[in-house]
Amino acid sequence: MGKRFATSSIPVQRLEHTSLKAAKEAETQYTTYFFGMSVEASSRNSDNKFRKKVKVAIGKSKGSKDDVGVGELKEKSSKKVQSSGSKNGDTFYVDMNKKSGKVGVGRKKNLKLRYEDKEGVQRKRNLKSRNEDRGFEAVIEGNSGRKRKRIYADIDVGKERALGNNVEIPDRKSLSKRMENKFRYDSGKRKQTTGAKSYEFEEASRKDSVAGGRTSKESKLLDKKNLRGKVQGTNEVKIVEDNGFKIGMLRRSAKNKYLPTQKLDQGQRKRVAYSVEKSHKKMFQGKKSSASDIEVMEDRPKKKKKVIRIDPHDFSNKRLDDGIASKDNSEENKDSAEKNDAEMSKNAQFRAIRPSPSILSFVEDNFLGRRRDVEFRRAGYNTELSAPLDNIPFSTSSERERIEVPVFRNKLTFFAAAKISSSFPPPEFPEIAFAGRSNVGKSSLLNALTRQWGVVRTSDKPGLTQTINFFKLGSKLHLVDLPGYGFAYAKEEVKEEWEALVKEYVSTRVGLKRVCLLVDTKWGMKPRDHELIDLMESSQTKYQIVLTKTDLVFPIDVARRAMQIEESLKAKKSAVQPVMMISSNTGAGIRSLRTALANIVRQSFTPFGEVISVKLPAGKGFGFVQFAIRSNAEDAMQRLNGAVIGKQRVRLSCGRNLGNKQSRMDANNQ
Ligand SMILES: Nc1nc2c(ncn2[C@@H]2O[C@H](COP(=O)(O)OP(=O)(O)OP(=O)(O)O)[C@@H](O)[C@H]2O)c(=O)[nH]1
Ligand SMILES: [Mg+2]
Repeated sequence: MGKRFATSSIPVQRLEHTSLKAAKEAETQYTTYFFGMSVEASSRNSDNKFRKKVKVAIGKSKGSKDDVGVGELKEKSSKKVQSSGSKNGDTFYVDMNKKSGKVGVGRKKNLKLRYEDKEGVQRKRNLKSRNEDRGFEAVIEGNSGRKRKRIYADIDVGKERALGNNVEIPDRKSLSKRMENKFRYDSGKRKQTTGAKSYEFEEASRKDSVAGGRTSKESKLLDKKNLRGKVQGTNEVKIVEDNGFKIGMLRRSAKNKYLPTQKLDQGQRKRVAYSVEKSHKKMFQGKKSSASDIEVMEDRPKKKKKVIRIDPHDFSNKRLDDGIASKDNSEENKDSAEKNDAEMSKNAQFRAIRPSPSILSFVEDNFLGRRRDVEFRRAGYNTELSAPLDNIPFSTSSERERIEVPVFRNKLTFFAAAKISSSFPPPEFPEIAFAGRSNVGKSSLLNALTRQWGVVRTSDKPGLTQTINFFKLGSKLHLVDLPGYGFAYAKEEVKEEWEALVKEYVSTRVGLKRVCLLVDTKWGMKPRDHELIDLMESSQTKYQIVLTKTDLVFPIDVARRAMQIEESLKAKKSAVQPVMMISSNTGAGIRSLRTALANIVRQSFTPFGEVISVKLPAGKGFGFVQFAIRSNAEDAMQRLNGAVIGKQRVRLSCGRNLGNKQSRMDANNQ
């Protein structure tokens, strides 16, 4: 998640500048501080007229633990920003740089503002701020004549800045956008676009901009309103940089001269006082060069209109159910779509896939696909943890006891690594191997399945796992982490060796019950995956496709990918359906995969008939196998008694479940 804080600002109080010298320079006496994600300072003249507006971003600076990015501020602002304080940085002073107009604010605890009041008395204000989950909160204390103000960062800026008369000032951003665009509008009809080569600023008296009799807030509001209404609706755009040095009048030069408007009276025109500059920096640059009051603005390149092409096949931004809803519609177009199939790009073909309802419901039930944090939270996930969560908040390795499939509760221990086939350990237990391209998430999946993070090493650098690593899952299963093939930070010949080793392993290994072939959901199957599939087909190794990193694509695309792969594997004999979908990151789908893999253990019994359940409690020397038909159980007993499963010789005896007992009792009673 990026920054959690939305921009918020509120006029808090006016403070006099610390540096008198600089204050003189800038003829500034009062500063209004706005707190929130960004800090704004609006300098006002002694007559309390709006002069200039400064915006300083305060956010989480990169790599900083603090919520208020003092480092960032220091960097951005010039030396004149004063900050001092104890080493742990609890106390920092806030000051304003007169030249850049920037405000320095530091640390999250007890921010202090130093200032002089009107009488020249040195004063301090404490600003308390703390970061909450929802955003940045600032509390201004000791505000004379005012109550404490709390600012929550997620409050809409536009609303926050509503001024008198119950009229809201438009959002700052949209306002500046409008300012940017205003040159393109002409005569309120918006027929002509700019085309103006240059703009002139004419010097004018600052007094002109004063809206007589109005409070500064009102006039500020009016200014903005005028800006919205009049600027767009008249031929003349008057730009006033009302900083006490100059007021500029913008004119269209040469051919397309703006004509003075008839609609605006003199006073109104003068009140169209706002900066054209998008960045405040530029505004101050303008101020610096105020000696030459005529400024020529550079040509602005015409912005090209963005043409949004709507792909009829693309509904990736839509919700999953939209996809289902559009199914009927899409069927009408099916024939024509099929005709165009050949011409369609791979991408379009992918987007044309209509996943089956079972896949769609699997995606929904398992919470697969990229989702908003809030959705995860509502579903009981803890999004703060990078580890798999399986719907259980705050899961840690110690919580593996909560794993619903007993076999995966066992301790995962590394016991062998092999670079050559001769060093493979003897096949004691049934083995499940994890194969796939480099960086697809094989090692991460092992951790996620067993909830034992760190047992298997993972890395974002492809090619971390370079040997076949064998892990024991208690005394039940072997989990085998294979080196990835394809792209990896390794020499070609080394990679070829790995690939040969993997191929040898999957095609010859005794006791290998299943290969989970991991495929990145985003990219799908690649030629090397097909190569391995062909090999496993020829060696009759059972394999199952597992789509990984589903958290990185839209739910609908997860479903499409699964559908695509299921279709392509229909004819394959050794492929185990269905395609599984997981995210080791969020834990989505891991539970289903555990269940699917646990079923491998029961495979020893399936030749005798339909198995309803297999229970192999961890740490106990026995388990239960429930058959659908009693004769199957008896058959299994006869034939399997004394056989070796895994490393152990099994003894089987017949048991009855409660249901059977009850029905017998009922039968006897009758
Ligand atoms: N977003 C996301 N990232 C994942 C997921 N699973 C793994 N990753 C990341 O993908 C990167 C590679 O993961 P590994 O488990 O080391 O991949 P690998 O397949 O073992 O890679 P090699 O050992 O190089 O073959 C790591 O940075 C993981 O954090 C997932 O489900 N979602
Ligand atoms: Mg690995």
